Amino acid sequence: MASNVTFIGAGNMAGAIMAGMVQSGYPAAAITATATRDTTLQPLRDQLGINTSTDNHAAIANADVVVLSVKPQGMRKVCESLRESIQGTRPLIISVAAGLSADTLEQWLGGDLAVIRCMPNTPSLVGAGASGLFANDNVSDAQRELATQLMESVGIAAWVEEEPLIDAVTAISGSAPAYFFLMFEAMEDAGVKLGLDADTARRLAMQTALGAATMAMRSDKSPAELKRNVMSPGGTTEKAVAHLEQAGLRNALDGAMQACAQRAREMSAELGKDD
Ligand SMILES: NC(=O)C1=CN([C@@H]2O[C@H](COP(=O)(O)OP(=O)(O)OC[C@H]3O[C@@H](n4cnc5c(N)ncnc54)[C@H](O)[C@@H]3O)[C@@H](O)[C@H]2O)C=CC1
Ligand SMILES: O=C(O)[C@@H]1CCC=N1
Repeated sequence: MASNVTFIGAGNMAGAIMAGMVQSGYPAAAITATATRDTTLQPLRDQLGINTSTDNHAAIANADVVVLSVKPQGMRKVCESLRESIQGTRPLIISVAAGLSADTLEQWLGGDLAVIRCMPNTPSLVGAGASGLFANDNVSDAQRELATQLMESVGIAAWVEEEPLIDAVTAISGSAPAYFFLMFEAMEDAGVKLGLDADTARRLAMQTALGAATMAMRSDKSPAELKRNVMSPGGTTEKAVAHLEQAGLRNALDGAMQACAQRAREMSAELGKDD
């Protein structure tokens, strides 16, 4: 029988994971989601057929897994309010929050709990998510396996054995869909400047990204080699790639990912401190 999974905080990220789970065949009856207002929950009931509640305590009563998916800034209040119920039933805790350590979450929830930190991304919505996972010492092998199954139902999952690497995962996949969406915006604008209509420019840019990613994932060749294969000597791509290199694309991505991981560390210091 499928494990009962309750999502506390049915926003963008939890909504994407739940939709991906249902599409992949996870029984909707085993999924429960909560939010502060029922207006947030109604579309999830209507579209996914999952259980919903505005009562966090009632929603976790039969949960094998509790996924904490509120904003990091609201997490302490939510954890402390759930402490008694969680200590009573001791479900596996999975947090998707950026910048909140497993120790901090465990402490807010009353201690001695199996806590997994998961850094997913929103393409989980379409079964193409990329998640990183870290387990504290209380997590059993069976619970690791369960978390792997849940996240692999919506994409790929990679375990890290050092918790700070979750910040690196945030930089390379958690936040990273936004880098590509930014590229789509920029490519569409540039395509329009070159005379294409906006819709055609957008569709061609997105399909090209999908094609490049699919091809790279299926190929034995490195991205560098695949890139060279597009670059005919003296041709058009050579000019475009040289421009991207001169304009500092590598440096820009390096800086963006460093800034992302740094912000996760800052959030950890800001939100995790005792006061
Ligand atoms: N959006 C993204 O791409 C990603 C987000 N995350 C993490 O996911 C978490 C949620 O982010 P989003 O989904 O973007 O935020 P969001 O604002 O869309 O969702 C948060 C949800 O929590 C609900 N909520 C707030 N207080 C609550 C309470 N006391 N009880 C029950 N529900 C409550 C809100 O109604 C809202 O629906 C964050 O911790 C973030 O770090 C992680 C990876 C990617
Ligand atoms: O921007 C954020 O803080 C969250 C975490 C990763 C993606 N969105």
